[in-house]
Amino acid sequence: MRLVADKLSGERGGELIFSDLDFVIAAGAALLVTGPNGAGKSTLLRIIAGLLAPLSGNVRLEGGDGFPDVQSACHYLGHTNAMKPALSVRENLAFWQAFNGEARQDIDEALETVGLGGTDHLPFGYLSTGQKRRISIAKLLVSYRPVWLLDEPTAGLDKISESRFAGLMQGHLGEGGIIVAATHLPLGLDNAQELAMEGRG
Ligand SMILES: Nc1ncnc2c1ncn2[C@@H]1O[C@H](COP(=O)(O)OP(=O)(O)OP(=O)(O)O)[C@@H](O)[C@H]1O
Repeated sequence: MRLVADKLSGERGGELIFSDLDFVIAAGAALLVTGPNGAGKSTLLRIIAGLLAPLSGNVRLEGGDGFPDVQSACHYLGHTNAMKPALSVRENLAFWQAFNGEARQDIDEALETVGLGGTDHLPFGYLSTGQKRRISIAKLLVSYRPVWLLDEPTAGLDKISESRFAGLMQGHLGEGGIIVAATHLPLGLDNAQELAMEGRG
């Protein structure tokens, strides 16, 4: 399996944000997307996820057996957590597990993995910023998807959670998964490639 971008260009509001990006990410590899605010890191992730159309070029998954396209193969962890604040942690994760399919860890196991066992009954909106992020990380664990698209995944995480998440990412790569992460912070991934987006100054 590999994720391939060919001459990918992106725009927002009619303005060109980046052009002619090429990359190839092999199974088991990570690409760190870096660059200043507004450089287009989130825009790139949203295009890969199929949430925005590219202006030109394309991104495709080759050899993603069982996953016909990038969109169905990826977990997208955006800036916002995509959880309903009034629903419990369990209800939110159950929704995402049913929506994404390919059930993997059960909800209690995923909560233990992110160090939040026993919070399942709490409304998501009661949790702290870092706890909310950790529940969103649990979403990556309750369904299997080979490509993880992560937008500032460690924002708000404490040190222990940061290194626990680094371990989860290494585990995903070790199983042949792919990670594309937009980040201003080191993520603790060895041997990640970097795509430095320049921005417009
Ligand atoms: N919906 C939109 N309409 C118009 N312009 C937008 C829209 N969303 C983002 N932009 C612009 O697109 C550019 C790229 O934004 P993007 O969020 O991709 O940057 P980023 O590299 O992720 O930044 P940050 O490091 O601040 O998260 C910015 O100039 C932003 O103002």
